[in-house]
Amino acid sequence: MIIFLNGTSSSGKSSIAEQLLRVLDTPYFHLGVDAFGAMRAVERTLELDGPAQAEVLRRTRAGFHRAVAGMAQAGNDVVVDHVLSEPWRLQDCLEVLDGLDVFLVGVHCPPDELERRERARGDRVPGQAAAQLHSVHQHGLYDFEVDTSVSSPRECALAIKEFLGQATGTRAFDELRGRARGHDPSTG
Ligand SMILES: Nc1ncnc2c1ncn2[C@@H]1O[C@H](COP(=O)(O)OP(=O)(O)OP(=O)(O)O)[C@@H](O)[C@H]1O
Repeated sequence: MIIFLNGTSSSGKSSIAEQLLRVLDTPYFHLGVDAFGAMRAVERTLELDGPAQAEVLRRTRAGFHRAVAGMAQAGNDVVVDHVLSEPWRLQDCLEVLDGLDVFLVGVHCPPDELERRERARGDRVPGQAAAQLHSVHQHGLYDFEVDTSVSSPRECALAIKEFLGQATGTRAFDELRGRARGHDPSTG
């Protein structure tokens, strides 16, 4: 099982992932895109010119998607924490995670609260998260959605757990993959 949290920076994905690992009944792993970026050599990356840096970042994300697939294919349950801010990231996940059970969760937070959190964190540029809102949720389809401006991370985690236990039918990932390939998955 892959519980895939998608939301802007500061929307509350990591906080929910942390709570999910506490409330879920089996030992899930939390794999976050930020943690993968943090594994890279910072100084060697900064020495590169713009296009070379962009390529390193793209490869980091592509590698992250394949690491998630590898963990799940080995039988591990995973909570993914990602920012689908470019169309290729979702398309790549749809391909790489084909055959795996993905439960896609939209993590929402309104712009004013995002900006308040960015100011409180101090290491973010205020307004950057809100600027991602459109692109991150552009595909417009989820298995479940939470609003972190009205629910605590624990409440969101408990709601996800409850809905996951009841969810049946076609997953958003299968529907989105079908759309990308130009056919309806419910008709095979
Ligand atoms: N449900 C919530 N209610 C209030 N504050 C929250 C909530 N969830 C997270 N926060 C606060 O918002 C900030 C960002 O949270 P978190 O690191 O979980 O977000 P994120 O989406 O993983 O961010 P990033 O992608 O930038 O790492 C933290 O200061 C956290 O305490």
